[in-house]
Amino acid sequence: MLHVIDHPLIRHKLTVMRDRNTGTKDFRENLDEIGSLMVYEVTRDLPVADVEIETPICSYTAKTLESPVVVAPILRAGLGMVSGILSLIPTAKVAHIGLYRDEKTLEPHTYFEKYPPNIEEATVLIVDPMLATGGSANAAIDMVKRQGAKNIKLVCLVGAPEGVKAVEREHPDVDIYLAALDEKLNENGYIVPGLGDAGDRIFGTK
Ligand SMILES: O=P(O)(O)OC[C@H]1O[C@H](OP(=O)(O)OP(=O)(O)O)[C@H](O)[C@@H]1O
Ligand SMILES: O=c1cc[nH]c(=O)[nH]1
Ligand SMILES: [Mg+2]
Repeated sequence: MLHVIDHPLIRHKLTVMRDRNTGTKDFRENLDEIGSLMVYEVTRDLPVADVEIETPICSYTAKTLESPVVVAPILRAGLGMVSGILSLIPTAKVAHIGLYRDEKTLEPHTYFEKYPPNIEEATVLIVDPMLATGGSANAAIDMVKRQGAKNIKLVCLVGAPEGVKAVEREHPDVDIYLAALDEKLNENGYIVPGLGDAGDRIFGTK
C-alpha cells in the first residue's frame, strides 16, 4: 500500500531540496528534517504492548513499543535520512545495505550488507530518498527478507510511479511511504521533476 505523507512543512522543505541552487549543507539539513517528520506517520501503526509501571501516584498498566525497530539505509543516499529518524526512535538499531545503480543498465549491484541480530522480530524501515525504477528498493527488500525480516516498510522521499508499481508487484506485503509522488522517469532513469542525484547532492560528489 502506498502512503503519500502530504504536509505543508514537508512540502516546503522538499521544495528547498528540489531547487538546483540549494547547496550541500541545506540539502542535508532539509533531508534530515523531512526524515523526522515522516517517521511520525510511518510508525503510526507500530504494535504496542502492556507494561506494568508505578507512577508517583499509583500502579498503572501503560503501553510500550512491542517490537524493536531497525533502520536500514540503502547506501549511500539513505544515510542522509538516518539521523532524523533516530532523533525520534533513539533505541533503533541500524542495518547497512550497500547498493549502487549501474548508470547504463539501471540494474542494482550489492557491495555491502550488515544487520543487527534478531531482525526477524523487528519492524524494518528501509530508507532511501529516491524510488526511481524500484530496482534498488526491491533488491534491498529481498536482502532483508533473506535475513528473516517479516515486517518491512519502505520510506522514500520522492517516488516515480514506475518504482511504486515495481515494488507493489514484487513485494505487495511492504507498505511504501513517500513525501511526494512525482510524474515520471526520464530517458536516463532520473525522477522528473525529482531533485537530481541524491547521493551526489548529500555528499558533494559532483
Ligand atoms: O529505483 P532505482 O532505479 O534503483 O534508483 C534509485 C537508487 O539510485 C540512487 O542510488 P545510487 O545508485 O545513485 O547510489 P548512491 O546513493 O551511492 O549515489 C538512489 O539513492 C537509490 O538507491
Ligand atoms: O532521480 C534519481 C533517480 C535515481 N537516483 C537518484 O539519486 N535520483
Ligand atoms: Mg547516486
